[in-house]
Amino acid sequence: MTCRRPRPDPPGTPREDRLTVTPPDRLTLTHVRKTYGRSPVLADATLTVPAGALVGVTGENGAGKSTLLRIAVGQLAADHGQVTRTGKLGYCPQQIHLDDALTVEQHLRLFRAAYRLPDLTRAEELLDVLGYADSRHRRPGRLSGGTRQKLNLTLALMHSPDLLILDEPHQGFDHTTYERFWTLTEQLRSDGCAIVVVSHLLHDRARFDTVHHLRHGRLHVLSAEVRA
Ligand SMILES: Nc1ncnc2c1ncn2[C@@H]1O[C@H](COP(=O)(O)OP(=O)(O)OP(=O)(O)O)[C@@H](O)[C@H]1O
Repeated sequence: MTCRRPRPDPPGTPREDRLTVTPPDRLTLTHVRKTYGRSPVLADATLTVPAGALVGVTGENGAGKSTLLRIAVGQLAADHGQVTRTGKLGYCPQQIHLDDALTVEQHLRLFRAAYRLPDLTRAEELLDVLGYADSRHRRPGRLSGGTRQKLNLTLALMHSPDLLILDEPHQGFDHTTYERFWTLTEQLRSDGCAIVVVSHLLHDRARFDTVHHLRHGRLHVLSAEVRA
């Protein structure tokens, strides 16, 4: 794992020698606006995600969550505002883009080359953790929706990103896989990865450090009472 949470001062460090460790921001969106044709979607969206933070984004269907994430990863240009990212990016889009000419293993090899990884050690671990190693020689068209989503997630995680952007990443997961997904996410967060997850699930809300509700093109932080 390459991303590490900045280390706090060791116990006993004299006050005058202490360093104040503030995690670096991995993602900032500032006053972002986006309109499709004449339909405004994002009016003034601002979000900061530091290293080691797990941030949730909610909102009704069509509120603009995927648009926000696509702008965050650089897939779509904002009409106005600023986006900054630091570190290696992992992105799991809502729409799964897989090539049916390739098997699961061939997808991993292709992404290994794209990410310039020395080997597939991490990808193999993810295959095991997500419980689909027996599908490695199958093509996406022959996989269940949940297993396709496991591959989608593996491709976003296999290079140990510093910033992870996940658009409804647990769609179609059975309960065991859903719990494994959250264990994996917790491990990544404790290693200092900054993570943004779009989720509609009310029971996910307690898992996040902060939850931002996208409404009328703006992000509103949900209070602890609303999240409980
Ligand atoms: N490429 C596009 N061209 C025109 N309109 C678009 C485009 N992409 C999205 N929209 C519209 O922008 C609005 C926001 O879409 P978006 O997919 O960002 O919402 P969402 O919050 O992710 O929705 P959902 O919860 O259903 O996934 C919707 O009204 C959608 O129809």
